Amino acid sequence: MALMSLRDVVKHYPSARKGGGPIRAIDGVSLDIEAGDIYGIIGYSGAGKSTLVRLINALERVSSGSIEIDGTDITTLPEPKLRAVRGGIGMIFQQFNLFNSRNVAGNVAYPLRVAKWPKADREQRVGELLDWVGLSDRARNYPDQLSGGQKQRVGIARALSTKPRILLADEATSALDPQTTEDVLGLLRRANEEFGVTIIVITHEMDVVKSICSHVAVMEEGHIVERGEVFDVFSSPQSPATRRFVSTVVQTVPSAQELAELRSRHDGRLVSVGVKSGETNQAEIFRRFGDADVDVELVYGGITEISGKSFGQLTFSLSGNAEDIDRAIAGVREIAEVADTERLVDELATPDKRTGNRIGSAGDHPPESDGTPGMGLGPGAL
Ligand SMILES: Nc1ncnc2c1ncn2[C@@H]1O[C@H](COP(=O)(O)OP(=O)(O)OP(=O)(O)O)[C@@H](O)[C@H]1O
Repeated sequence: MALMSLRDVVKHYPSARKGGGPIRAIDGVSLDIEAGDIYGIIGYSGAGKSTLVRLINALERVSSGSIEIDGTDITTLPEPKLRAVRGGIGMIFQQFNLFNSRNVAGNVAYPLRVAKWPKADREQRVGELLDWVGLSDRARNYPDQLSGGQKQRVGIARALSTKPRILLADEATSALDPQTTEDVLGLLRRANEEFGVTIIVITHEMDVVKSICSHVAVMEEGHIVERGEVFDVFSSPQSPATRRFVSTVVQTVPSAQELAELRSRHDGRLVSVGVKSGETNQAEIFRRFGDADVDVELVYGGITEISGKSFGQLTFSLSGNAEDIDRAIAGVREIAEVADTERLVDELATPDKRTGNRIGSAGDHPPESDGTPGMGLGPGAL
């Protein structure tokens, strides 16, 4: 049985406009999260992520549907019992939400006080956790004496203090620089491995998903449009939204500008072929193109590794008789995914229809790559 199960969850709010229909912030979400998962929930601004967080930690009630945690439907629990449920879910936030009037030790001890742990046990637990997050020497400092990364370490120690089974990380690294983000994500990974805590990562950054998540669900307009193991979703994204998210961290198809350069240098039809380690026989792809009697040239390629497995796209320029090219593509399609390169590039360049943004929220910093993805072999490299 899944540790957390959402079934047909709907949350609507009254419209801000007089006479307007309700806003369906969450519109029929079903999701199973297994114990031990690091589950990423990613979406553009307005997709419904924050609303989902408030429903999962029972700060708001669903309009319909159910949310079961460990077999208990929290949507029907009375308030006093909900407090116990909330105690089993640690939260970390984008803006850390530390008490500025309490020092580091006081912040970490706070949930233990609320849970009425005896003083000696509290002190021991705080000591253990500060040691674990590497801030033992900062116990008496106040939050405004700490860097953002240190504040988030305190946030993580506080969230783990009562030994919750679930940790909900709401845009926990969005205010941090890339190096500090890596450190904080490393700490979350360790929490998962060492304490077995199940982590739900709410984010608009695909880098975060790529770095630590085992599973991911992509949200758009209150729905989950795609979900699965991170490797599967990254290597075969099905929806345009997912393709655009994946393209922020993995450049396996050329950019619009690179495509224009490719077009100026190659007359042939451009197709991109998906390849996956253990599944695609690259030699067979070349053989099938060759058998169809077309001239084939590899003009662009990007291969990326995730979860110890690699995937990518190889872009070919195919020249010759149109019928032979169609036959060549049909042959390769039997063993791999083949897409028209121009269509893929157009799709990635299409702005998000609601926000006009290419990716992320208004005011987000631009998507950054961690420098490792793909080989991004641009035109001219091959
Ligand atoms: N309390 C509320 N009252 C009315 N509408 C709301 C309320 N909370 C959220 N919404 C609407 O629900 C939709 C989803 O909002 P939500 O904040 O959950 O999205 P999000 O994915 O978290 O976006 P962001 O990343 O910008 O925070 C939006 O259209 C939003 O305007």
